Amino acid sequence: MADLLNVVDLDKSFGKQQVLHGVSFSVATGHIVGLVGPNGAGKSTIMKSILGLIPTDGGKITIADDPVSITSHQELDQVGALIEYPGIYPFLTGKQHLQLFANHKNRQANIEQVVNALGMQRYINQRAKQYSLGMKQKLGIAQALVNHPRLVILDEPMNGLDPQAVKNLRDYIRQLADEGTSFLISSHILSELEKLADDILILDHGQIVRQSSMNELVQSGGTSYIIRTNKDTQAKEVLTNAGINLLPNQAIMIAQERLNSLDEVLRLLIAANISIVDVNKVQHDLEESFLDMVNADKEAK
Ligand SMILES: Nc1ncnc2c1ncn2[C@@H]1O[C@H](COP(=O)(O)OP(=O)(O)OP(=O)(O)O)[C@@H](O)[C@H]1O
Repeated sequence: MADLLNVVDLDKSFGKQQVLHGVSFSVATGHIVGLVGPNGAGKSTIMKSILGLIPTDGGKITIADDPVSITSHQELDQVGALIEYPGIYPFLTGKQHLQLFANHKNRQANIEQVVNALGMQRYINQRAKQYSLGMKQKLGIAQALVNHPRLVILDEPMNGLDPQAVKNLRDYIRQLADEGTSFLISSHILSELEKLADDILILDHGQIVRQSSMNELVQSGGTSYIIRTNKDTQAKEVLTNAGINLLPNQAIMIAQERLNSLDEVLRLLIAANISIVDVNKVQHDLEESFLDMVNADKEAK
């Protein structure tokens, strides 16, 4: 499928602090891409760069093959976005906000559709000053979606939403993606995007540390082996020298995806005169896998 958004070698510094280091990825038409990383990893900075809100130091961003930057943003009329906090006018109703944002074409129908999809009917005619945090968040998301843009960029959209609202939003995003809309959605919680994203980008310290399909991540990243021996330090050395990648852990820990066969590992240890005391297969949940990847990246620095 053709890529709608392309980001190539994006660099960005704030003063002396470099926060993005050669970030490259793409978002295919009709795909939902999750951008996940701990606080301060650079998620919002990537999104603001794509939206031409901040100048970048290097790299190239294109939407539908046309370049986007702080001085060139023609393509952005095909983009809907919610970055950080929604801009809300307290004395306008939710509906008046959407009327301000909605294009004239299919205006009423589009407003009605997004209000129903996000379950906002009950309070859409109330002034926004009476809205709770979650209600304001939903209004911000509705503003980003109301014109059915080709690309939607949402920064931590689930923040403050109750479980029903999260489900409504997930279902609606999936429906729009099936109709051809592309999404880039950030979160600092990987499992929040598990049921939603087709592809996942894991960002740490301004670098993409993993890029894969969600299915691949769920299937592969989740299983590892922990091996205990009578000489763990020596065993780690033997395995590392043989090119086997160990996960950062006091014990000897190997991700299943990085392993051709467990036999090979055990043979290497026995050949080095090391006794194997125990082998344990561990199923991590997605959040643990995410923390492993982020911690591995930290150790490598
Ligand atoms: N306007 C700015 N001036 C200086 N530093 C900034 C600015 N905006 C962001 N930063 C720094 O850039 C880094 C990345 O910030 P960013 O907001 O992109 O992270 P994030 O991944 O979105 O984090 P969070 O999950 O907390 O929202 C942080 O170290 C932050 O302090």
